[in-house]
Amino acid sequence: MSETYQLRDGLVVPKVAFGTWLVNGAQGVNSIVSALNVGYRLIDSAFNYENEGAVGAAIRKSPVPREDIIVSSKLPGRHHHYQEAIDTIQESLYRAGLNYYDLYLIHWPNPKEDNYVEAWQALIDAQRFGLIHSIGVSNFLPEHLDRLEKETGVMPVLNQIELHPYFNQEKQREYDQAHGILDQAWSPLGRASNELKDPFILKLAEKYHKNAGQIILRWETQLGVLPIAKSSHSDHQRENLNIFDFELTADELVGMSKLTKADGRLKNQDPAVYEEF
Ligand SMILES: NC(=O)C1=CN([C@@H]2O[C@H](COP(=O)(O)OP(=O)(O)OC[C@H]3O[C@@H](n4cnc5c(N)ncnc54)[C@H](OP(=O)(O)O)[C@@H]3O)[C@@H](O)[C@H]2O)C=CC1
Ligand SMILES: O=C(O)C(=O)[C@@H](O)[C@H](O)C(=O)CO
Repeated sequence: MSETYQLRDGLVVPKVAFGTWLVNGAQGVNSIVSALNVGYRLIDSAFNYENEGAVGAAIRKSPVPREDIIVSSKLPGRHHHYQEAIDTIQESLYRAGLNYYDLYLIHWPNPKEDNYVEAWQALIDAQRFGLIHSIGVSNFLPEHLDRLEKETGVMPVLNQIELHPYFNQEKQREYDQAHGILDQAWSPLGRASNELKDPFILKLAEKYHKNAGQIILRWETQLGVLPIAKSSHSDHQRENLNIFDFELTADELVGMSKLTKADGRLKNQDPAVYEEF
């Protein structure tokens, strides 16, 4: 493993993870095997990605030992009721052919449904049963996290949130860091949109002899965030790990932070109102 973070519960995770949204079937297995071969040791998945089976198949196909890989998945919004959540975690394991997940997250809080505290209790118990080692959430705002703490006494160790240069999540990061919660960045490359062509980022890329994606991922790790980068191509997969031989200056970090926009979300998925099942 290259550079790592340590979660509040002791789990050691790499500073860059591999994303698998839309990574499915045999092609998906090949992409994940390639990612493991080039050095990724944290694979992000979700029940809703319909690829936990592909993740399990890739792990069995790769020469990397299972215990060296952090395997992560997520509970969908339609299964937040306690027993359904437990059944779903078990189904996630059956699909992957694994005995345990290293990390398991609630995918979205779905506040209008308001069953996420029940789902969280299921994750706490599944951890006690040994089905999952570390428990976290995704897309949780401070108000949702406060309720978890108040009603269960247990705070997540990790929060996976939308984060990229045009949406830097300064306030959420402040809250999470103050509560010992590690932020993972989803769509850390802005899904290869305009952010890879931003003139300020391209200027830094030229200075450091890196590409725009590498500048973005380095900025995220210097913020103390763990980006989950997805790529189907082994050259991009390699580039996205090769970010630890340079460091952005304090002024450059400030410049990166100034790129954020009020409407910077990719698809307007505000967890205060957006729900996903
Ligand atoms: N919790 C949640 O609600 C969410 C979680 N996620 C997770 O986050 C992961 C990452 O987010 P995702 O939306 O996939 O987007 P990313 O920001 O990771 O961008 C992926 C895109 O970037 C391209 N790309 C990757 N590396 C490079 C590179 N070095 N140079 C140029 N282009 C590159 C990829 O193309 P190519 O394949 O050609 O390299 C792909 O089109 C997901 O896969 C998923 O695991 C995502 C959304 C929501
Ligand atoms: O990919 C995920 O994990 C999601 O939660 C999706 O909602 C993703 O954000 C998306 O944009 C689907 O259209």
